[in-house]
Amino acid sequence: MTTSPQTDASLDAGTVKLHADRITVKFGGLVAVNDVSFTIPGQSVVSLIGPNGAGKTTFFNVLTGLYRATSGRVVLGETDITNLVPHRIAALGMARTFQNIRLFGLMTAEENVKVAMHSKLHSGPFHTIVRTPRQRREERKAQEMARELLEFVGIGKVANEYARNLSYGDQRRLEVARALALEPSILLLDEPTAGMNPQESGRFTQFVHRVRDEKDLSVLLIEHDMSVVMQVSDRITVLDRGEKIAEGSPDDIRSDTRVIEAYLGKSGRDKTT
Ligand SMILES: Nc1ncnc2c1ncn2[C@@H]1O[C@H](COP(=O)(O)OP(=O)(O)OP(=O)(O)O)[C@@H](O)[C@H]1O
Repeated sequence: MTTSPQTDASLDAGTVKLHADRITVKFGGLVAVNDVSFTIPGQSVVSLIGPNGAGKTTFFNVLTGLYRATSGRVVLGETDITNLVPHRIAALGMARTFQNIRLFGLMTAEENVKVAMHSKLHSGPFHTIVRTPRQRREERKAQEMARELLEFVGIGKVANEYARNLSYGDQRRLEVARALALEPSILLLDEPTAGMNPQESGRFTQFVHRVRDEKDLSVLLIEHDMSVVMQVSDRITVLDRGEKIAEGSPDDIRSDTRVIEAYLGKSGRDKTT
């Protein structure tokens, strides 16, 4: 297992998991995303960065079906998901976490994961009400899987704690466990280190690499912390005022004049190191 970012060569060799083609999003007269194309290769960590208002969240919301693109197309694997609703897209293998943690505070960590698994279970209402052997089997399996996922994200010990009583870092991990319960091929993380201290952010970087490698999936991040972005990413896409201004490895982005000028600014040079 490796926890270091992959090389560009291995990215090129991987299959493309998601392809967004010429996405434009307009809100009235405002062009929030302007003709942006983008791919997510298999088993990779891709970050979307840019200054406030650059269009990152809008683009992210188009990928997950929360917003409709004014024009353009999104293909997940082989399926055109451009006009699908979020839960259909999630079922097809794209799971996400939110900028503001969205857990059920008065459910235990384990219950939070089991709720997410619900869409993967097959028992209908009849089996649930009558509690048939099939339903009991599924419930046992869900419990086992939930435990495994909580162990995987490193919070197995707090499986029976109410979500609202968990530390901030553990709540973030629980959100990831819940997203992984959907067995996604792509995991989207919206500002996952917001509110974390530098130690927690450092551990999070290693954790994201472990998720990529051990769950064999791709991760798309919106992240403001440049040191996290530079360490965690195999590839970075930079948006500015709705347009893609650069794309490449962390080293490419660090030295890209347009990025330095348009996004990082003079003081930003320090932030990328
Ligand atoms: N629902 C909406 N209705 C109208 N305008 C919107 C809407 N969502 C976003 N915008 C506008 O679109 C532009 C892009 O916003 P967006 O939130 O996508 O940027 P961002 O890069 O995610 O910014 P931040 O880093 O501050 O979250 C902004 O000018 C914003 O005001």
